[in-house]
Amino acid sequence: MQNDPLRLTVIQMAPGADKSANIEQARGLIEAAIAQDRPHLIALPEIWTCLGGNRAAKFAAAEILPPEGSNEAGGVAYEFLRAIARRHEIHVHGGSIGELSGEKLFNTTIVFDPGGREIARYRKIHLFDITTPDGQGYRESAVYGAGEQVVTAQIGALTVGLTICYDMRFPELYLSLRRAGADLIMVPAAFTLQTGKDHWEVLLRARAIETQCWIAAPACTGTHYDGSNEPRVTYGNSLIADPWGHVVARVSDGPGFATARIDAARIARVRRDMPVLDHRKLA
Ligand SMILES: O=C(O)CNC(=O)[C@H](CS)NC(=O)CCC(=O)C(=O)O
Repeated sequence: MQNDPLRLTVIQMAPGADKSANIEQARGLIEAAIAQDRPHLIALPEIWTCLGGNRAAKFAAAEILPPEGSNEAGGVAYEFLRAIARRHEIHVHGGSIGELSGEKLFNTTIVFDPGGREIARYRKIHLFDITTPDGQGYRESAVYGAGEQVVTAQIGALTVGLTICYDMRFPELYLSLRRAGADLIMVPAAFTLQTGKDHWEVLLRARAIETQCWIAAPACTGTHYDGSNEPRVTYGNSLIADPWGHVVARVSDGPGFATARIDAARIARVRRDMPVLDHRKLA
C-alpha cells in the first residue's frame, strides 16, 4: 500500500443511446475534473456509452476488445479512454462498456495505466434480472452474458477490486476481493431510481464496512430514453466511501464529478483496530 494518498475522481453522467454524444459528454466532464481536481485515477459509470437504447442499439454500440495484453487498437470508446490516460498521464477506469465477443455481449470494465496500456479487464458476474417495485422488468441476461472471473488491478501501491452495479448485492464477491488483497473496490453503476432510493447507499456503505476497503461508485443519472425502449430513470448519487463506511465524497444532482483522497493509512488503522477478517468463523 502506498503512503501518498491517491486522488480519485468519480464521474457522474447522463448518457443516452447516442454513443458519440455520450463520448463527448464524458470528454467534457473528464476534462473539467482533471482541470479542477488533478486526479491520479478517474472512473466512469456503467455502460456510459449507450443507456436507454434497445437490444439492437446496445449491440451497435458494443466494441470488440483487442486480445488482452496485446496493446492493439480497439474501438472508439476503448481508444477514447486510452487517449485520456496517455494525454493526462493518469489511470483511467472505464466504468463499463458493451463488449462484443462472438455472438455475445458482456458488460465489461477496462482499466488503463498512465501509459495507455490496458492493465485489467472484468466482465460483470451478476446480471440484473429482476422486477422493480413499480412493476418495471429488467432482464440484463437477455442482452449480456455473465463473467466468471474475480479480477483486481494494481494502481500504484493500491490493489483495486473490480465489480459492476448489481454485483454490489453479493457480499461474497467483495469478501473474495478483500482476500485477494483489495484496498479499493470499484462499483460503476446505472442503478434504478426505484431500488436506489432504498438500497444504494446502504449497500455501498455495508460493503465498505465489512471489507474495510475504500469503495468508489460512479453512477449514471437521469432519464435514458430513445423512443425504442421503456424509459429508464437512474439514481445518480455517485459516491466514495472510506473503509469505516463514511461517505467522503458525493456528486450532486445531474452530471458532475467528485474527488476523494484514497489514503492507505486509513485502511491499515481500521483493519488493525477491528480485525474482522481474523474473527470470521463461517465463511
Ligand atoms: O442495461 C445496460 O445496458 C446497462 N446495465 C445496467 O444498467 C444494469 C443492468 S439493467 N443495471 C443494473 O445492474 C442496476 C442494478 C440495480 O439497480 C439494483 O441492483 O437495484
